[in-house]
Amino acid sequence: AKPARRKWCLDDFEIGRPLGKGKFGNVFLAREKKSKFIVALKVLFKSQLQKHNVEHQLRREVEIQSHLQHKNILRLFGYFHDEHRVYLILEYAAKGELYKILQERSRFDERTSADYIFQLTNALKYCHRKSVIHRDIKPENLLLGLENTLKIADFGWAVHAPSSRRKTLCGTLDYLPPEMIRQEPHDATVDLWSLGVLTYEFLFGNPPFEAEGHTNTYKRITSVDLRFPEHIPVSAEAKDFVKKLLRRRPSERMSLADALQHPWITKNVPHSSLA
Ligand SMILES: CS(=O)(=O)NCc1cccc(-c2cn3c(Cl)cnc3c(Nc3ccc(N4CCOCC4)cc3)n2)c1
Repeated sequence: AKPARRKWCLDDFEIGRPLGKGKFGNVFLAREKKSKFIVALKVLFKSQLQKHNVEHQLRREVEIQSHLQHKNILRLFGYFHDEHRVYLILEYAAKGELYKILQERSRFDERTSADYIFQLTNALKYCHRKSVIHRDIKPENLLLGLENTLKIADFGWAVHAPSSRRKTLCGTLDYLPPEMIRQEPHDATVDLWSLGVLTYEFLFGNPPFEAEGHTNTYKRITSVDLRFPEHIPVSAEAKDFVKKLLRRRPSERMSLADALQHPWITKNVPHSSLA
């Protein structure tokens, strides 16, 4: 039988440099003393979690992410807490946040974009097979491991499909499909929409429906006001890939299986058809 998950405590780890600051706490490089295994230790303050009433969301994130095992999903090895803090023991992603790299390079070339989207599509296919929808696919939630391995992190908004769960529209609307903005029941096809938004952002450097303020972004999303800047040279296949995902009607969005077979992927990702 599976060894009972052992009880972890802070004394099991040597804490290294801070990796980054989050809304509810910080992430540190850490090493488990006995095995010398390197991890990322995400420290969350209970006071902050209570203040924002997100304890249930964190419990769901831990429950979901600890059961997912896929090379493109950041592993959650365990968790523990003390009087004031909750600690998540996470896989260390050696190349950091993808959105920082996107910011530095302003946009990715087609092969790089297709490679990341191929990896993400495989991870989403795995999630959907387990009836998990992520609902918050965006560059800020993607990390990069060695060999440019993309890792979906932060399952804070993941739920078991289908769902009509409220998503307090804090933060950017840019990645939300029309049905979620309208707070209608939604299913795994919301991740197909976000995959299209992300593909566009990798290729053009900003999300497709970006506008001043929520109301204008809202209007552009619900009317699928999709435009491709003329001055950025992007192949017809890439645009076709995006157009097939950014469909207002969820049932008309290209499936993950079709995405993996799309010419933009098969032409730009060697060995993609072997997967
Ligand atoms: C809400 S939050 O607290 O989770 N987000 C804030 C934040 C901000 C920044 C980073 C990281 C971060 C998280 N990581 C996790 Cl989780 C696993 N590995 C990393 C991880 N790994 C990592 C690896 C390398 C680097 N370097 C690479 C060389 O250039 C300087 C940065 C940074 C982070 N980083 C997190």
